[in-house]
Amino acid sequence: MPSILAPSLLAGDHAGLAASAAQVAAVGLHWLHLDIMDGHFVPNLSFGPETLAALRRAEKENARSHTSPTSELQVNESKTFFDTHLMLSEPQRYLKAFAAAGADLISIHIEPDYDHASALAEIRSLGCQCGIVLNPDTPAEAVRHLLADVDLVLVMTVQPGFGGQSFRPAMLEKLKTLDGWRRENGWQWRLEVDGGIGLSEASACRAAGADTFVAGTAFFKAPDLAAFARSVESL
Ligand SMILES: O=C(CO)[C@@H](O)[C@H](O)COP(=O)(O)O
Repeated sequence: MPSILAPSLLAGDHAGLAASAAQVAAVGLHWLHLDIMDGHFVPNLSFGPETLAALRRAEKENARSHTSPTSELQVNESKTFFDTHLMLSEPQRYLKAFAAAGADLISIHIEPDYDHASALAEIRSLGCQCGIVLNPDTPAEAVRHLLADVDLVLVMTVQPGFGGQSFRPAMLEKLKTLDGWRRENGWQWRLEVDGGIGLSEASACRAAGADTFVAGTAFFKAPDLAAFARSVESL
């Protein structure tokens, strides 16, 4: 599976999120990672469905201003894949809102107590791909029963809530376990990592089975965004 870099908008400019998202698209990246926090499941707040909808509108405007007035096809082709990570205690309450706002993939955490299988099925029924997320202290076994019915598994390589933390190398074993199960069962989901990911961390995670890399700080603070993107996507 080819490597994908999904820059985390959390590390972008919060006074100009659309401009930060445009920087991602401008270097040829197709995925954008959107961290949604509720101040309860994680001790921080970020943004909500209104922000995704506004980003979609800005993206369309941007595409229109760069194409001929009649070329709706090109406008649609320029659509960024919104990789939406819900760090919420009750994600099932917000699935419709995020799907309607333009999410392409919605990932939900295994740790809170709700019906995970129903929530994943609802995400699919809303026309989105679905993902399941594990915190660093959550073992791979906790999501084993859901792995036949997901499009992505996200392994948090830091405690969620804040950007700029250090990668936890102990997560490499969890990646190997999940990748082993994926191979044994012929599953096709992507294996994503998030937290403290720079080029060397992405490379170590790739060797352990990951194929999708969320990078906030390392992407937005890179001296050359395009070079960083190329390096990660050629792993
Ligand atoms: O989900 C989260 C934080 O909760 C992440 O997506 C971070 O935003 C990644 O930021 P860096 O560690 O790359 O700075």
